[in-house]
Amino acid sequence: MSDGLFDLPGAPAPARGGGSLADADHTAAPLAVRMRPRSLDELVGQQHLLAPGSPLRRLVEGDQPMSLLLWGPPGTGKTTIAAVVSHQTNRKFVELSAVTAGVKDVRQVIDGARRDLARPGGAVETVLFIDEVHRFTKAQQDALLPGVENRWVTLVAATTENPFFSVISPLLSRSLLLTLESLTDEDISLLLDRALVDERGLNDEFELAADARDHLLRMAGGDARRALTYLEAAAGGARAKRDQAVKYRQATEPEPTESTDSAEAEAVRRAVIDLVTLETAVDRAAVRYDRAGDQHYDVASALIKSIRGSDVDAAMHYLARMIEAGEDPRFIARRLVISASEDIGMGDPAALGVAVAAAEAVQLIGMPEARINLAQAVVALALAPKSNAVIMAVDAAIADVKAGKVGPVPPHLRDAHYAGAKKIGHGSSYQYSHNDPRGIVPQQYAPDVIDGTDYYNPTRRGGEAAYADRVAAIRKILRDRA
Ligand SMILES: Nc1ncnc2c1ncn2[C@@H]1O[C@H](COP(=O)(O)OP(=O)(O)OP(=O)(O)O)[C@@H](O)[C@H]1O
Repeated sequence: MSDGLFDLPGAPAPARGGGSLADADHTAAPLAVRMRPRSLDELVGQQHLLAPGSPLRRLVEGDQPMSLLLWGPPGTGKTTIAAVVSHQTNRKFVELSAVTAGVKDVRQVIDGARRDLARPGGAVETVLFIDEVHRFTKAQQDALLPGVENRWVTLVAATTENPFFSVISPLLSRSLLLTLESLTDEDISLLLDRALVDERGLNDEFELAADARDHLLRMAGGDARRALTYLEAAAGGARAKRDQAVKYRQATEPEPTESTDSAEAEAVRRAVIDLVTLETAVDRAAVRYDRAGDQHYDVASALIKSIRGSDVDAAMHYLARMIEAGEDPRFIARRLVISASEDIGMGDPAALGVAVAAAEAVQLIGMPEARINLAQAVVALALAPKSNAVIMAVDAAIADVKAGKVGPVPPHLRDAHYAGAKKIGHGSSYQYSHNDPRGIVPQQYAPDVIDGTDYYNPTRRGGEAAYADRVAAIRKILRDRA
């Protein structure tokens, strides 16, 4: 590993302990960082990426330099893979977080990497790791392209969001996309065992009770960093409890007997992490996580559920939490746009316009001002009449299509614009709606197999009541085909 890690002037500090394997040597580093795998063989799960001869192996073995795009849930090994690539190929590791870095930082790293390639003493190659690349704007992502195209850096970009929506296509097409999967309970359990005994970790000083382990696995939800952070917090709690107990015993029994002595020696050697200790410690650790934004899916879900529940105050609270946690405002806006159709829909069709406008305002204005646009959308959505009739309609129709209910398009609706179409009956008996004074003619539009099926079942809430009356009247005319 080179000495020059993070030595760029003004380079932003690595987030959450950073991806450098050198960090892992500090005993003060968090447990998750100390336990970071040093080679691909220490990686658990992700077996689909690790077969001999796989692109990732070839990259690490150094014979296939290429940029990587790693897509997967938090705490599944994206930073770890970047660090292993740099470590095993003796490349310098530079990390930028897309949350705090800008175009200037990207250019600075790329310029530094070019200089390093031309070092008189021998070229030093650079792995540039960009965490949360989806939070870069298009312009910021563009700034990465020259470095990638000219191979001045090996870019490893990580994202928790679908890169087909969040990463610019020139970057997508120039990188190898690897998808990481959530870790299973068995994977996480293995990592816990390793961390409990390993010298880099808890060095066999703790015992994890079975019920505490089960609870830990449930709370980790496939995120290794979360599991190890909670384990570390619980170990701290168990150590404090044990020390207190020893002190108390020493104070009340100044002359230890042989049996208390050996029991104490064992207790001192290995403190037990039980369920109560874990739960107390995790309450505190969870608050820290929240601030770091790692609970963002839970809080985002609570925001949407509060909007659905029309609790405008709770919704405002969760919005504030997301903003304070440094959540990407575009992520918040996208959630609001979905909610506008999923939960309000035809209850107030204008809600979709409000949400899309807020999303555009976020792009135009940026934070902190865009918080006001987001807040307006949250209020409008929370107070709007609620209907899920739209999502129910489309999902029911998709379920039928998937079940094979498709059937041919009725001949009178088929394309009549090409030569010979009329001859085979296409469009011949088609009736033009505008010729009817009602603007609607009794005519079949759906294929036979679903003709007469009501997919859209309006509620009578808010503006949808008028649509409910209208759809009933329309269906009556359409189906009166005597
Ligand atoms: N597949 C894995 N095998 C072994 N340890 C892992 C794995 N994934 C994560 N870890 C452990 O969890 C810690 C955090 O993982 P890492 O930083 O690689 O996650 P990440 O996918 O980059 O997460 P994020 O998206 O939150 O940045 C690592 O330091 C390591 O201790």
